[in-house]
Amino acid sequence: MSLDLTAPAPDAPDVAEDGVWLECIETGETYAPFDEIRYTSDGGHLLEVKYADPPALEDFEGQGRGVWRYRDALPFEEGVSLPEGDTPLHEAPRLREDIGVNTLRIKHEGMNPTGSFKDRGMTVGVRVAKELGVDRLACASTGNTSAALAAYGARGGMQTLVLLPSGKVAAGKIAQAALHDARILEVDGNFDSCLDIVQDLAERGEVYLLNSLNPFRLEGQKTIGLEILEEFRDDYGRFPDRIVLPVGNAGNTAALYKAFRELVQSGSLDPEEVPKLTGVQAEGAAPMVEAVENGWEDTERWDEVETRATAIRIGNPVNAPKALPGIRQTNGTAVAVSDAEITSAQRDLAREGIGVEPASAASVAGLRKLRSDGVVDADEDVVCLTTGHLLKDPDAAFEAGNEPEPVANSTESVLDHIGAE
Ligand SMILES: Cc1ncc(COP(=O)(O)O)c(C=O)c1O
Ligand SMILES: N[C@@H](CCOP(=O)(O)O)C(=O)O
Repeated sequence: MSLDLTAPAPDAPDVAEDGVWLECIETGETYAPFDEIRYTSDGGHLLEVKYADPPALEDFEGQGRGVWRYRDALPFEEGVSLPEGDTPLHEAPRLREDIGVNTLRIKHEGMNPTGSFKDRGMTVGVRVAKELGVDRLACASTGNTSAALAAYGARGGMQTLVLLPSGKVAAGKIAQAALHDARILEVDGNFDSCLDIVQDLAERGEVYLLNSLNPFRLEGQKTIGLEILEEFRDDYGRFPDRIVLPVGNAGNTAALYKAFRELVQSGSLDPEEVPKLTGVQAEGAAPMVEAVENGWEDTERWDEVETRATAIRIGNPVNAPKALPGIRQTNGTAVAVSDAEITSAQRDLAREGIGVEPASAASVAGLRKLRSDGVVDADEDVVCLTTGHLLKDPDAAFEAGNEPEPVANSTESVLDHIGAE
């Protein structure tokens, strides 16, 4: 099957353009990449972008920094860029010691131009939209996708329409979409029903859909995995044993797995060296965890979802059929954490100087839980992905952090207040 970790590089079909084509993950049917607008196969299954000759890790050397360093693994040489990628791989020594693993690095995707990993997908997705000649871009969003779409759409000179679950999107994200000139529709429903509507609009030809159902988005997000492997190998001379990441619509899990499969195809990564993909969800929105625990091939939709980590308040992860094989074939796992555990991990990261929004902290909360349950071993080298910046959700930061203390307007009062001698 095409999603096997050890599947060989495919031969280019007749429909390929410059060695690139779209392929159905279930049936292997192939489609020309840019002849028509297409998000799924004729049978309604997920599509992947395929390359006749995936590059090796060594091929990226000397190619600059950021997402477009990896242009040989992308459908274009350059995109609509702000620019994005090249995010820090922080050390977190106190957390590492406290959780008890050999190595802990934090890949902070909150340091992208709009403050989340979505920028990596949009630089490619908006470039494809230009190729297809569309003018109205749209997405459903728990916030970050809409912020990124609005910014990259503005950069590309295109109209943007975003559908948000009313009352469930953090303030910073709505502010971004508003200022970057998106038309914002607040829907009386959850993220999954917003996505249903955007899919309907896209099928009617009203908008070009730029959620992660769009296979080109995931090409950009694939570069997270490539950056982690390059940076980790440069620092330690080996690859990490495990990558722990928050899971919502499961796009990143699918994208990282695709990055690793392509490196295996190129011969630059041994299947044994592929990091274990380990997904973390909030207890109130954990259909992927349920599917992993039950050995299912797809998730069952959760109609009721709730968590303070609003970015991952998702009950119907559209990329599950791509992401579940990724978790299984890399010997990874998935775990659910409580909102209290997420908040505590957000504080832990902040005390290492790393400011993240709640969903991002789920990765660290999940690692802590899996380590204390003995699923993660003490000798493991682990990278946790933190997906969005602290300022995305100021309310959550206020709740998790210290209370401001009122004090009178004099040095004496301040000295008195802080208990100075
Ligand atoms: C901050 C943040 N973290 C994690 C996720 C989940 O990522 P994915 O949908 O790729 O699983 C999202 C959005 O879905 C997000 O906005
Ligand atoms: N957290 C996401 C949810 C949508 O995910 P997508 O990757 O499918 O666009 C958001 O920020 O909206």
